[in-house]
Amino acid sequence: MNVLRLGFENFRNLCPGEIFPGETINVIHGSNAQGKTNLLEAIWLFTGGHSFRGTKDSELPVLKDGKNAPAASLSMTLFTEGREQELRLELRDGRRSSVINGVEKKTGSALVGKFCAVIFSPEHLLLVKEGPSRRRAFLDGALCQSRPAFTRVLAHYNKALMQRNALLKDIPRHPELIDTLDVWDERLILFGTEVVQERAAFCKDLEPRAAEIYRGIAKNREEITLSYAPFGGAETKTEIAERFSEALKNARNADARAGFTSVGPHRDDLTLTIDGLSARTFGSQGQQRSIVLALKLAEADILYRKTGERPVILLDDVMSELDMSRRDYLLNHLDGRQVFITCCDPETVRLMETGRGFYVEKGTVRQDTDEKAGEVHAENETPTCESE
Ligand SMILES: Nc1ncnc2c1ncn2[C@@H]1O[C@H](COP(=O)(O)OP(=O)(O)OP(=O)(O)O)[C@@H](O)[C@H]1O
Repeated sequence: MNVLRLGFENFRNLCPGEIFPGETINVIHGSNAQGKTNLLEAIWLFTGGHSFRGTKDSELPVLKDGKNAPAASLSMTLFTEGREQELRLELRDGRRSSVINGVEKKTGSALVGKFCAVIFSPEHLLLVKEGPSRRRAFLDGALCQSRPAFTRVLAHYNKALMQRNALLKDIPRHPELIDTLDVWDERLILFGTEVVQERAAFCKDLEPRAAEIYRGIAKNREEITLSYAPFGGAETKTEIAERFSEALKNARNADARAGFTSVGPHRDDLTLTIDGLSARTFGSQGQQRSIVLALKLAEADILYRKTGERPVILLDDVMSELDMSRRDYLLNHLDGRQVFITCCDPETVRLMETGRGFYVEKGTVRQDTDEKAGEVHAENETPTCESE
C-alpha cells in the first residue's frame, strides 16, 4: 500500500496543509521541534492505534491560548487493494470517528486493517535496552497484527493469570483455597501452550528475515541471532503443556508465599545477540538501533506475506548514531517499500538516490524542488503558519 496524499488540519503544531508523498523514500527534514514527528504521527494514527508517543487523543488538536482545540482532522488518499481509497480521521473532544470511502463510521477503530504501518521511534530502542517485557510486547504486538486470533488467546491467558494471582493473594488468609488452584492451572496451561507455540513459530519466521536485513544494514560485517525457547526449547504442544504443568506444580508453594505466578509465558524472553554477544549488554548504540530496525523491517515483511499488502514504514529520528553505510542502506536499499524518515541533517537528503524530500519549519511542510536528491527547500522565504 502507498500513501498518495496526507491532509492535516488543527493537528498539533502543523499548519493546515497537505503533502503528496512519493512511493519509495520520503525524507522529512528540518531543525528540532518543527513538526517532523507530528507529521509521522498523523500518518500512524490511520492504523487505528494510539499515538506512539503515548499522547491522549484529547491532547492532539492544536494548542490555542494554552488549551487544545476541540477537534483535529486528518485525511489520507491511500492506494490499497488495487485502487485509491479515501480515509478520514476526526478527533473531537477526545473521541475518534472516521470516514472510509465516504461512509461514516462512529469509531476510529473502523480504520484498523485498512491502513498498515510499522513504526520505529527512539522509544523502541527500549526493546533492546530494557527487560524482557518490552520484547514480549513486541512479539505479541506483531502477532496480534498478523494473526488476529492470537489477540483472543492472549486475552484468555492474561485473564486466567490475573485470576490465579488474585487467588494466590488470598491463600495466606484461607489456606484451604490452595486446592482450587488446579482450575486456573489448567486454563493457564491451555492458553499458555498456545501463546508459546505461536510466539515460537513467529520467531522462526522472523529470524532469517531479520538476520538478512541486519546483514544488509551492517554490510555483512556482523551477524545477529534471535532465540525464543521457553521450557528448555520444548517444541510440540504436548511437550510444552507437560513442562508448563510441571513448572507450575514445582513453583506452587513459592507462588502461594509470594502471591503471584512465577512461571509461564508472561515471564519469557526473546534473546537477541550480535556476533554471539547479548545485544542488550554488549551492543553499541548503533548496533542496538540497527537490530531494532532489522526486527521492525522483518515484522513488516511478515505482515506483507500474510496480507499481500506492504505496510508503510515510519522511521522517526533513526539516522543519528548510524554511520554512513548504515544510513545508505535505509535510504537506498529498502526497495519496494514506501518509507517516511525524519531527520535534522539536510545532508541526509543528499545521500538519497531516489525519493522525495519534505522540509518542515514552524509547522509548515514544503516539498523539496529536487525530486531525486531533495535540494534543501523550495522557497527562499521562511514559511510560516497562516494563522500566525
Ligand atoms: N497539540 C499541540 N499543539 C501545538 N503544538 C504542539 C502540540 N503538540 C506538540 N506541539 C509542538 O510541536 C512541536 C514539534 O514537535 P515534533 O515532535 O514534531 O518536532 P520534531 O520536528 O520531530 O523535532 P525533533 O527533531 O526535536 O524530534 C513541539 O515544539 C511541540 O511543542
